[in-house]
Amino acid sequence: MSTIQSSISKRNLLMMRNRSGSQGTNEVNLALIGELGSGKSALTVKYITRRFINEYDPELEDTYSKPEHVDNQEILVRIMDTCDKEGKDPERYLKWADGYLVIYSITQRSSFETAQRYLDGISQHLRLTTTYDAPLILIGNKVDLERYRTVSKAEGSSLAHFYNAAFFETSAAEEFNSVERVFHEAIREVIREQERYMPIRSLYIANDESKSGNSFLTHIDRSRRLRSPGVIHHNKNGQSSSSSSAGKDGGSNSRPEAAGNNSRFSFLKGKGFKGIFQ
Ligand SMILES: Nc1nc2c(ncn2[C@@H]2O[C@H](COP(=O)(O)OP(=O)(O)OP(=O)(O)O)[C@@H](O)[C@H]2O)c(=O)[nH]1
Repeated sequence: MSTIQSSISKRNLLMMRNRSGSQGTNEVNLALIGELGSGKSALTVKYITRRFINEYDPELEDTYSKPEHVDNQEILVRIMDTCDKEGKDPERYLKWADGYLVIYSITQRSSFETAQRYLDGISQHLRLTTTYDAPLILIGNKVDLERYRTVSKAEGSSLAHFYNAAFFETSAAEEFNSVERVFHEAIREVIREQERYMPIRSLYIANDESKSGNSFLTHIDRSRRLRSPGVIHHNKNGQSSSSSSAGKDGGSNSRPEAAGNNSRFSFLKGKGFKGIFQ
């Protein structure tokens, strides 16, 4: 088996372990990722307890679980409120999560830029390691602070579109329902993708067991996530344009390997993740 195939198998095993709980309940793991102070903990606590708490230990990284009922399905939701800092390996959540909620604050431009780097890195990670196209959800938080807004809704929406992510604006300080709606949409996205992925996984396993040598995986479209690897430039009106930094082909299907980048995790050391995944 090639390196990519064996990493997919490993991921499949992790996924199978995560898929259903002891009583057949679906399980969904969501990682909240974003710059310090963007509101990851506030959103997590709001969703779990319905309360807004002003101060959290910024060093704290924890995983919470909550039994949920979404679209007539019983689901056990696990939420990892991540805290990236030097020396911490992002694989702890990259491998664990079924869906990634990338948070920025609409009042803090740097958090929006950080969100873009996260979207970029996670997308590349997914393309290189798995056929499961884990949903990305971009969340602009702190909309209660509209008067301090520095990131327009159009910019958020266009960034999300670029990475094929769902997009929401919300506030951990406002009513519970709007926060709950975002989490429910994230859960739905994950369940949809899990359902889409299941037949692919079965076919892959069947193919692997037969050891036919004709890998079904070569036919899987792994290019869905990134429309075009590159940098998005935003103008003051919130419109965006992209400049590709990909290899020679430079097109939407170009993969990082094709650009001479053969390590699965080399993007963690790359420009995009400086100051985040170090
Ligand atoms: N007004 C307002 N304040 C918020 C909101 N979300 C978070 N905050 C505040 O912003 C600050 C940072 O929020 P946290 O939830 O700790 O942010 P974080 O992303 O978890 O930050 P780290 O734990 O440092 O990674 C806290 O003072 C929160 O009370 C929001 O929606 N509206």
